[in-house]
Amino acid sequence: MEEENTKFTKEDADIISETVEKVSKRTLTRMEIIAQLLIFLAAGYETTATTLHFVTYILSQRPDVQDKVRDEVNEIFGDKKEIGYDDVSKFVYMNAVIDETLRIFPPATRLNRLCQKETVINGVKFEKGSVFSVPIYAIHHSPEIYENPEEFIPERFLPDESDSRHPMAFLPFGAGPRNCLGMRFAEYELRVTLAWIIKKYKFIPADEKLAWPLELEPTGGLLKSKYELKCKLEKL
Ligand code: HEM
Repeated sequence: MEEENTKFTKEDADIISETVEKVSKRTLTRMEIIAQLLIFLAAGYETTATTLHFVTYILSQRPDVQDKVRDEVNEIFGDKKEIGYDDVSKFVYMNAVIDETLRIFPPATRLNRLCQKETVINGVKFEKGSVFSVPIYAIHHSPEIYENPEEFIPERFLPDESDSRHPMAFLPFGAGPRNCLGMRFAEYELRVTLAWIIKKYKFIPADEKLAWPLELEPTGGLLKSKYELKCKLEKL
């Protein structure tokens, strides 16, 4: 396609094009830039929004957890008008709440890997071209790894407990060289957004009560609740 070979000119070069040019001495074509931006939108929007959706619902159902998150936010945030990366990196309990949410509700429930060359693992031979499916949801809900896996227990992700767990026991962002490109951005975005909202509003349960564990949609795409997750907001 002619469009694919169109080089971005200096005038309309954006941040992605400029960065690639500096690093690789080559510019991206317009099509490549559009493809990258579409991937960012597709991979980055719904995943983060769904996670925030689950977190706010859980906080409305668990005022004890909500109060602890708010106390931590107020302690770190204080009266500041802005919240920066340094502030966000101080959150400990909020991190645990977000991680426990991503454990119970990982937006991507599985991921695949293609075997690039014949490989032997523990005496088992895998041919080139074999497809491996990593069952993220099943790992996150395994009672052998997480005691009472259906219970929401953020303390599992406080540093001491979390550090003693196998690194592959928690895979919401995948693993290895092709793990989620937007992981750090998503982590930051989730924490900053939650900090701003929880500082100003209280999450209250909506009138309808859903059974826990929540019923989920059997979907090939991202994990979703079968029923709308509602909560009310009260200004503090
Ligand atoms: C809570 C939010 C998010 C979750 C749970 C999530 C999860 C994932 C997972 C499981 C993968 C596959 C990783 C693997 O195969 O090992 C992935 C890949 C990817 N994600 Fe995310 N993601 C999130 C947010 C974002 C955001 C905000 C962006 C971009 C702004 C993004 C961009 C990408 C891209 C580009 C890939 C493909 C990486 C590659 O193939 O090399 N993600 N994500």
